[in-house]
Amino acid sequence: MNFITKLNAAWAANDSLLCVGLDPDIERLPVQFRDAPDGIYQFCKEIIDATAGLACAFKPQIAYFAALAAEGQLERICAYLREAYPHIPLILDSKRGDIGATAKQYAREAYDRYGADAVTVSPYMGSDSVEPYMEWQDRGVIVLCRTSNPGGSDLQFLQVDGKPLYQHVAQLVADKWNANGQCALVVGATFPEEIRAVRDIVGEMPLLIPGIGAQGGDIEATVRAGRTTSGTGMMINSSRAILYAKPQGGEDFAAAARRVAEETRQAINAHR
Ligand SMILES: O=c1ccn([C@@H]2O[C@H](COP(=O)(O)O)[C@@H](O)[C@H]2O)c(=O)[nH]1
Repeated sequence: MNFITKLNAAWAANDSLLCVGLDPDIERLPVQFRDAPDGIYQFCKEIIDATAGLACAFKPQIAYFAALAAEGQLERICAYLREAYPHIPLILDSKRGDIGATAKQYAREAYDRYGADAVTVSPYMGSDSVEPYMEWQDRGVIVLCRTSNPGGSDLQFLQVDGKPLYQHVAQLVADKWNANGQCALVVGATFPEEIRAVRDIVGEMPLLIPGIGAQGGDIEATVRAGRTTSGTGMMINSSRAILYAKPQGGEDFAAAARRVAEETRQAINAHR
């Protein structure tokens, strides 16, 4: 099953547009995981098990693993996701971008080493830097377009031929790079007007939308701007707000994560 088909099935199966981000910051993990040799794996596994029924995708961010030389634990997490929850897309967030020969190695890393269904890539180096990913025709290529951070405006808002650069990226992906129907775009929930502009350019193409939760993006405005005619079209990511949810009453960290994931899924669904 290719990435887009799998995503469509996951949206329907879990009635969810919520992507659960796996950003395990060692300093914020519950104390029992911090010194354990496979503590990152164990923490993520508990989060995955607690939220799998509520998610349309999981998105590990590679930096949290690479910084601690914990790629082996990321491999185990990806293997666990593929085995236990094969119907939920696995998105590797690595935002790579390089010349074609090197990009091919990054594609192998994402798709072969980690077995990801999709990977985030930077468009900055142009077509030949993205083409190697397309060789894996059943996998997704998620291109940075209008990122959620304030500094994204430095370049993405530059006016080029009368429109902002991020709109050129959206147009290029829709018109050329998506020939095989395997592309998606990253657009931040912190910029709903730009989500709407991108949606108008790309039709039904899926959008990966980080920026709700810890970054404060408005869920209602995001969903209204980004939904497709079928009320889907989005993977709305939340990482820290779920991973480090404050337990209430007798809850443990995983129950708290599940509660916040469920609240977030419901808040999204209220506006589809
Ligand atoms: O524009 C972008 C692109 C990627 N991200 C990534 O998404 C998550 C957001 O985490 P939160 O804790 O929910 O803020 C993180 O992995 C980022 O690297 C993004 O935030 N914005």
